[in-house]
Amino acid sequence: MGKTRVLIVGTGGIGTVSAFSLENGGQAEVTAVMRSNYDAAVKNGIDIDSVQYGQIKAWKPTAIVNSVPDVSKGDVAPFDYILVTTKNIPDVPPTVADLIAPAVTPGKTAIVLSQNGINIEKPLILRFPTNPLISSVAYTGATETALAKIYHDDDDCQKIGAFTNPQVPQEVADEAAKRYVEIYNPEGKLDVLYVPEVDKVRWRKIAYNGSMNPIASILRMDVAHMRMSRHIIDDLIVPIVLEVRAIAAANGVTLQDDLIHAVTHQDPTDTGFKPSMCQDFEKGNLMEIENLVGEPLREAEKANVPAPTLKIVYGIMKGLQAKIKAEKGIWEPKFEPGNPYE
Ligand SMILES: NC(=O)C1=CN([C@@H]2O[C@H](COP(=O)(O)OP(=O)(O)OC[C@H]3O[C@@H](n4cnc5c(N)ncnc54)[C@H](OP(=O)(O)O)[C@@H]3O)[C@@H](O)[C@H]2O)C=CC1
Ligand SMILES: CC(C)(CO)C(=O)C(=O)O
Repeated sequence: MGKTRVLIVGTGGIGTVSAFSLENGGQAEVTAVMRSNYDAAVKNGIDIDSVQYGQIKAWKPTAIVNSVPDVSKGDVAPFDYILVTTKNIPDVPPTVADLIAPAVTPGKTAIVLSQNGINIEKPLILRFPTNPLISSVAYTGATETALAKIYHDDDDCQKIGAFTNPQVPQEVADEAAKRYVEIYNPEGKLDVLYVPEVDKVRWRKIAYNGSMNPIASILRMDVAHMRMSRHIIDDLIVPIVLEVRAIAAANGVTLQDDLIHAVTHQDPTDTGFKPSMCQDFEKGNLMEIENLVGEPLREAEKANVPAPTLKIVYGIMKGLQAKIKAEKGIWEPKFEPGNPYE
């Protein structure tokens, strides 16, 4: 049997650690799509300073490419899996669906979304109705500190299971998710596990990412400092966690009683850890606000669940994102037709 063909789209922090873990397992051959780090990786390879794998120097996956391969042309073999590890920013093109479309073989390629947020699978269900969709909820810590230089500071940890894609039989999707875990973690040494109830895990994680990520970004503060202020935790973080818990309940997902403690005590207090959204904000990058804050809020509104804190935080995040878009020249600050505040 040949190796399983995996295309990784978005080879930054999480994508690089996944590329390395997959190739290290010996059962996958990875084609990594790289963008700003492409030249550096092709010339000098990728350096990974890893808490788990040690100092990896000048590493290269099986193939490095600078655009998503078009499998319809027939000169590239189809991919068994596409792992998406871009930041998910649907408010700025290309969307994930548009980005990966050339490499998706209908009815064959399983698409693994290793991205934060809820409802990230929704646009892909519409676009790829015959492909298994897989949810990877990642707790891995990894950052690209310079081009093709990765700092991997928390062990690779993922909970993986199938999303529901109505036209794909659930057993086919489940099997694709189990097989992905097998090739990723063939010796069972990694904390990368198949979890049938992965939707619950994703909701639980959004309690952290929907609260800590935007509040740290607004305050430009690390989590330890936030925890030193009871106002920040009691008046901002805990209300959002409770709102997310109620929204999850309205979606049929019960989150355990330890949720508040888990969110408020997740990170060590001696490292100055800042959630990924805050790191993006400080770098002047666009932020993943729609699936981390916007979608929980929209689910609240659909289910008539009060979510006043999320609503205020979403408004502030939209304002911050608009400023970043203006700075990048992708949003022209002008009154749209129909704006009543002109
Ligand atoms: N980092 C972490 O520790 C954790 C991250 N996550 C989640 O994992 C996902 C990935 O995060 P992370 O690894 O930090 O992100 P990074 O910003 O480190 O990496 C994203 C990569 O995707 C590339 N990319 C983005 N858009 C495109 C495009 N259109 N075409 C080609 N390449 C593209 C970026 O290229 P370029 O640099 O050129 O923009 C970059 O290399 C996110 O959803 C995040 O929330 C979850 C848990 C922990
Ligand atoms: C907290 C972390 C690193 C996952 O555990 C994360 O999801 C983020 O920073 O967005």
